[in-house]
Amino acid sequence: MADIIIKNAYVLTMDPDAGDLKNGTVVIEDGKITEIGEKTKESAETVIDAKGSVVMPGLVNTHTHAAMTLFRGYADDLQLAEWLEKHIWPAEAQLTAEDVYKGSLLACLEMIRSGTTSFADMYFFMDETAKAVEASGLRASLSHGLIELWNKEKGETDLKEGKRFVRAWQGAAGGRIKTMYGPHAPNTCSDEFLAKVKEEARKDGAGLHIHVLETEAELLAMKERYGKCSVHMLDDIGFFGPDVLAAHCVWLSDGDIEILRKRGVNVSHNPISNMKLASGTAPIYKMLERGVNVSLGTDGCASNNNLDLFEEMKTAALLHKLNTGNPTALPARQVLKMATVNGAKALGTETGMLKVGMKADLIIVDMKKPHLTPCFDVPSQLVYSAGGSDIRTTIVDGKVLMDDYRVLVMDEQKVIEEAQKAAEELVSRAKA
Ligand SMILES: O=c1[nH]cnc2c1ncn2[C@@H]1O[C@H](CO)[C@@H](O)[C@H]1O
Ligand SMILES: [Zn+2]
Repeated sequence: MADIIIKNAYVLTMDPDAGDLKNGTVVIEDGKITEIGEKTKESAETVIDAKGSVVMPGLVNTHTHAAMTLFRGYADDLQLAEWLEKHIWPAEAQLTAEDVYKGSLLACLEMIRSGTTSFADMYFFMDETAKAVEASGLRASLSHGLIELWNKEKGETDLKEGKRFVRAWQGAAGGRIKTMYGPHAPNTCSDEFLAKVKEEARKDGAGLHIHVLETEAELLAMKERYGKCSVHMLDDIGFFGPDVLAAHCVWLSDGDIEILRKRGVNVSHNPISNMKLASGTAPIYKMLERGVNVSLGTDGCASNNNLDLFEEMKTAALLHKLNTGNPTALPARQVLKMATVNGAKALGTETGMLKVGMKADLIIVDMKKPHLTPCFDVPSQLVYSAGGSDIRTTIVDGKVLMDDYRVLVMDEQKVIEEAQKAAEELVSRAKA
């Protein structure tokens, strides 16, 4: 007997070999997809009638700082350097472990509600984010943020904590948690330090999550310091490989794109954060054309201001049509692939597609809504008309986290109230 059967659904598999099923069935057993077809002979404890809905792979958010939900709307409409140095970092100096737990749990709740089933995070007090991931049932690749700032002692302390975290949580929560090293950026960490972090990551078989060329200011600072940009510096110290997740990648030359492609680096595109902080437009069309693995991320809620990947998909599609002057750039299906298949590849998880043998991370989108009617093309509808609040059911690792808009894994009101209170207290400490 299977665990879950989803029937009567439009099945958007994202599997190029299988295509879509207009009226299909997905069978889940032991956390995996065991059958996809028109009908099944199986029976299951839980049978979900998904008539009028789309079942598709859960979305993958490849760059966020989950606990920053506490800073949602706290410091808007500012320059990145001022935003980070004058507002966010002083407030972060007041963060406690408990704050991070509450903020991370709020983030997990928001992601479950908006159809994200796994995410890559870089922050502090990461044990707390890991506990929130464990409790919420989501899947995540987590890293402790290492911000050396040319201070050897701080570098060592951060790296030690990063390593402890990597080792403590690798493979935890039944394999749902993976750990990575999280050196913050090439303009906040020295080349020497970054090389050391790479070396440690290699020893531990862990990936690396880093911000790269988010701003022009970073590009100019790198040219001044090293006589070359971040991508060339990182390449020269042997940092790059398929184990690297590089967020933003806005200020790239054609040569940089070629390096990222050659090294198999995974890029996380965060269009809303880049637009909000006016960081610039990443050359995503070119990267995709040349075969770079580009996925989508929201960045933290202080620069977005939510974790809704549906908004991110639409924004990515629109931004690159405008930027290239080409309305055929980034069509809906390609953007969906970025948010599913490419994201899963970036995190090295067996998810992102509905395919027999893959992990059962999937979402059911309620299409019986005024703004989703009529429906001529499902991918178009998902990217251009749908939003995170159209998700009715979220399943991760074969476990139902939200059933028909009811979140089963946490007390939703309590999570909201506690996060609200923690955020207010945190901000008043920061302003004191
Ligand atoms: O867009 C961004 N660019 C640079 N740093 C950021 C951004 N968003 C968040 N952080 C910062 O990264 C650190 C986590 O390791 C935190 O200090 C967080 O505020
Ligand atoms: Zn970030």
